[in-house]
This record gives sequence, C-alpha cells and structure tokens, in this order.
Amino acid sequence: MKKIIGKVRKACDDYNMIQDNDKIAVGFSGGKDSIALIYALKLFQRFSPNKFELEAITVDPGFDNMNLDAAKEFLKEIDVPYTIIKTEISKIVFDERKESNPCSLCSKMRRGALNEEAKKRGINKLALGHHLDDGISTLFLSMFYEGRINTFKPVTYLDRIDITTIRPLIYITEDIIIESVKNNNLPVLKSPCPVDGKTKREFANDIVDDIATKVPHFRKRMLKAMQNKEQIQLWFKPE
Ligand SMILES: Nc1ncnc2c1ncn2[C@@H]1O[C@H](COP(=O)(O)OP(=O)(O)OP(=O)(O)O)[C@@H](O)[C@H]1O
Repeated sequence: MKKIIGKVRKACDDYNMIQDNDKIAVGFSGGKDSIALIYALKLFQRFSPNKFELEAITVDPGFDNMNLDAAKEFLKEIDVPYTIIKTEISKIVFDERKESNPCSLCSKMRRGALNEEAKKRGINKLALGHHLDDGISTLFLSMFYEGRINTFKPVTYLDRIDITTIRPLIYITEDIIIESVKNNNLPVLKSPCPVDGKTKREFANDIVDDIATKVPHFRKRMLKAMQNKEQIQLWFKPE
C-alpha cells in the first residue's frame, strides 16, 4: 500500500486534487480499484497536509448476485461511513430497454445516481478509481471509436452540480492495484455485471497489455505523452 499512497500523494499534489476541509466521497463499486482507493485515501488522511473527510457511496444497480456484506464490514472496520443507493438500473438497461450497448447507459445512470446522492450529502469531491491503464485504454478507445484524441481528466469540475471529480489513482498501474489488494486482503466483490469481461474496454485493455509486453516502459511513456503539452504534432489543417 505504501507504493500506492506515495503515488496518490503525488497525483494529489500535481493536480491540486484535495484542499482543506474537503468532503470527499469515493464512488465504490465493490471492485478492486475503488476499494484500493478508499483504503489508500483512508491511510493518506492521517498525514495529508490538507484535512479532509472521507466516505463511500455505492450505487447498487440491482443485480441479484451483488452481496456487499464484506464491503460493509470492511468499511466499518476502517471507520469510513458508507451509503448504498438501491436502484433499478439493471432492470431498465437489460430487461426493459434491452440495450445493445448497455455500458454507456448503465454508466450514465450510475454516474447520475452517484452525483445526486453526493450532492444530497454535502459532498464537494467525488473520487473515482480510474488508474493509469484506464487512462491509456480510454485514450485508445476515443481514437478507435470516436476519431478524437481524448481521455478523462485527473480533475473535472461539474458546474451543473458544483462537485469536482478527482481520480487519485492516475499514476498507478493495474498490476500494482491487484498486488496491493491481495497483500492487504481487501474484500473485492466479483463484478455482478452480465457483460463484465466482454466489453470494448476489455478489448482496449488487452491491446495495452499486449503492447506493454513488447515496448519497454510503455505505460510510463504513455503517461508522459498524456502530460506533454508542448510536443504535439498532428495533422491540423491550416485555419
Ligand atoms: N456502482 C458503483 N457505485 C459507485 N461508484 C462506482 C460504481 N461503479 C463504478 N464506480 C466508480 O467509477 C469508477 C470507474 O468505474 P468502472 O465501471 O470503470 O470500474 P472499474 O474500473 O472496474 O473499477 P472498480 O475496480 O472500482 O470496479 C470506479 O472505480 C468507481 O470509483
């Protein structure tokens, strides 16, 4: 966890993610990334120069096989207040709308429910568990499927609801998260989603993994490229 906390601290410093008196809620799916994020932020809270409150919120999409008992127990143990919002997202997305691309609507509805609950609870920062591999695969997906060079930002201000989204795991690769979750015995919920493992995201993740076996320091270089404001050379047409 030390490695993760150090990089969380660096990301928070580099992008001014946390200020004094912030009320931060972690969007907690039950998965490895968000549980690692909660644990890292809880440990970071002890020595962070900026004092902040921390809680966790889960949007329960309504899958039959989603059991959050172990997560509840863990969050109680580490003293992080926890809210679960029951929704009918899975029924709407899979049974009623029978979406051919369920991820997009599901994620929109989840984000909406999460933002709404955060607002209700007086939260001003919403922390999400996206890590470096997610940043790279999002960049690839946007090029492959949208024809633009784009990935999520480390910090995004949502002016409609006056909440800032932060992503403190952006400097951490997935393998470090997997190792840390295992070493610390964090209770990870297996994804209850029926399309888990079969999405475009997994396709992009596989490409990232494949390139990383062939290109030395691939993820580090991609991070550098994503942070590099100066050396961009593309095919812009003259104005
Ligand atoms: N049901 C949910 N309730 C609350 N927050 C969520 C939920 N699902 C996802 N999130 C938040 O959005 C982030 C990105 O979601 P995504 O579905 O891509 O999950 P992921 O990359 O598999 O991460 P995790 O391992 O935390 O599930 C998660 O890390 C988490 O912070």
